[in-house]
Amino acid sequence: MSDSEEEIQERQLKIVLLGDGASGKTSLSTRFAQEAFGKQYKQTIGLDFFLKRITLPGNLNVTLQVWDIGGQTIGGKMLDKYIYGAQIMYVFDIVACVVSFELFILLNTNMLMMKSTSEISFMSSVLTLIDLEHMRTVKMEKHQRFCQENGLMSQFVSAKTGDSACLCFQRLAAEILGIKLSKAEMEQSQHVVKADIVNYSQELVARAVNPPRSSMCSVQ
Ligand SMILES: Nc1nc2c(ncn2[C@@H]2O[C@H](COP(=O)(O)OP(=O)(O)OP(=O)(O)O)[C@@H](O)[C@H]2O)c(=O)[nH]1
Repeated sequence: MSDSEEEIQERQLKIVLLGDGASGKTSLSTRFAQEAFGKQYKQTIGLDFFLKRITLPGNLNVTLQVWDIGGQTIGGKMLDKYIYGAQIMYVFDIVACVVSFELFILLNTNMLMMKSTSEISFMSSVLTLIDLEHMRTVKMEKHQRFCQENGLMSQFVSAKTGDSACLCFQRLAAEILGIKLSKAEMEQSQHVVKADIVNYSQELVARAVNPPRSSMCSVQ
């Protein structure tokens, strides 16, 4: 049987993104499903859905149903309905992560109580906004340790640059379905990160070439 004649299998997975408000859930979902990014923050009221089909090794087509739960909805009564039968991806951002870790503990306690009835799995945690390195309040190692302690897959992403945004869903889907991705397969789904081109005005260039005399006084 040739490759093209191989049987194509279809699966569907429900992935729920949970995290603090403005931690980057919608941006990550949009980057993954629509390959787009918006700088403007628009709070998610309730929840949003995204659908994307990916192909995993072994000719396996997987449709990912991504449920983007608004940060304000986490304490709400509907949460147990939303997370029913889902794989949970926790979303923290490197800027406000310290606060979010506390949120996680609270969430985890609530969700463990729901777990017996809701058939949910805690699979993965992503640290978002990694392009904002200069504003970081948490070390990568702290997130990795946190994930190890809680049995979660640790991933670092940026919806802005696209860095690892698709890969984090691909890795999660593979893990859920018990598929091991090779290094080459992971690299293939890795987005090429492009840096912004800064368009310095002529004036700035001129100032750099002929810097103005310093007007600073020094008292000796
Ligand atoms: N620099 C940078 N900004 C990001 C990134 N991801 C999200 N943002 C910005 O962070 C803000 C919040 O992002 P959202 O994706 O709306 O956050 P959210 O978690 O969905 O927020 P809620 O709807 O309140 O739950 C927006 O202004 C985004 O443009 C990123 O990777 N890098």
